[in-house]
Amino acid sequence: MSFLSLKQVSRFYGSVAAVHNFDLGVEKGEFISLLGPSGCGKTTTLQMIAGLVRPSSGTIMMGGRDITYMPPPQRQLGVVFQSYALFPHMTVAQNVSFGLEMRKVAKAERETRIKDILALVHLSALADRYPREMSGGQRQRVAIARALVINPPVLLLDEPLSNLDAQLREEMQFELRRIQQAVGITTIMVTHDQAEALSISDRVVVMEKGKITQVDTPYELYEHPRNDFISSFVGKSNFMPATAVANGAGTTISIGSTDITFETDAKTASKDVSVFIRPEKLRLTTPSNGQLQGTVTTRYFMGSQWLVSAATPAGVLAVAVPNLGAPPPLEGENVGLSWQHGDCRVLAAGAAE
Ligand SMILES: Nc1ncnc2c1ncn2[C@@H]1O[C@H](COP(=O)(O)OP(=O)(O)OP(=O)(O)O)[C@@H](O)[C@H]1O
Repeated sequence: MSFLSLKQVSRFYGSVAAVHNFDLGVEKGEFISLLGPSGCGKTTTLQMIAGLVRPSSGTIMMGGRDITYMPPPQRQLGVVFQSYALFPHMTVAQNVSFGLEMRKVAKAERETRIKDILALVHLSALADRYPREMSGGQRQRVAIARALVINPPVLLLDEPLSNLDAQLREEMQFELRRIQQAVGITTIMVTHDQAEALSISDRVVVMEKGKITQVDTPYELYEHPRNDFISSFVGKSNFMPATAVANGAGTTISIGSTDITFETDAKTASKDVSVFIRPEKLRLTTPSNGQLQGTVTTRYFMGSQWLVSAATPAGVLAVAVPNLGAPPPLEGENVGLSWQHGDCRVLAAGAAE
């Protein structure tokens, strides 16, 4: 049995289901991200785990106990919000100490735990500073230290990095993962940033309109998205309209109005499909017959790679070209586009495979 499990958990506001029949088992020490567009029910799910919102139905279990309606203080969870919510009139050490004092932890033990946790988040030198004297990243570290110092069974993070600028945000993602792994704490993070979810989670829960659409490792989610919503939400992707015709062992795919066909062993019940392929899996070549061809429309230099768009009979396709020396063809030039058939996914448009 999982350490934390949600079974058929729903939350209705009037007739609107903010979360509907949510089923998830989280193992001890796992880092799970809840990912999805605004309004998909991520925060409501987190708040039900925290005890701040009552489920309309379903069960939440933690460590073998039913906590569905347990008041938040009894759950003893660590929670970090995007606003940090530090006490402005208290120093870093006092902010971190607060939860221990509330729990009547003896002074000597308090001091040891504060020292250890500040060392873990690399803030030992700033123990006597006030929040206003610190950067956003440092304040976020204090919020994490304050949540962890009580040794909670689960850490809940609600968009913890969204107030940080892009570079600091990326740095803090890896810091968060380092700290989580050092403590080995079961963690659930809400985010709408797919890059953040992919880079630091063990598994990602993708949500859409209150429901789970896929739960997978970051790699599986990126490589094998179950439908076109997920493939376009997680990373960049190209879709080519196509038709699928069963041919015994496999399927023949014909791309749009082109004469490009290929065989795949993917099974699909649908005749009208989308061929989905990531930009980094497409190659630009010298055009040749029997190949999809197009004209370069834009070319952006991104540092580690070029992002090239090519107008083809199957639509405008994005191609990521690694910056390995020679720049890609110029705007207006004709190109061929090639790919390994194994890198394509054949999806019934708008539906799970
Ligand atoms: N207290 C409430 N009363 C009525 N409707 C609510 C309430 N809280 C949330 N909702 C609705 O429930 C749905 C899910 O909201 P929720 O905040 O969980 O989404 P979210 O995925 O966290 O979105 P965001 O990324 O914008 O924070 C939304 O349609 C929202 O309007």
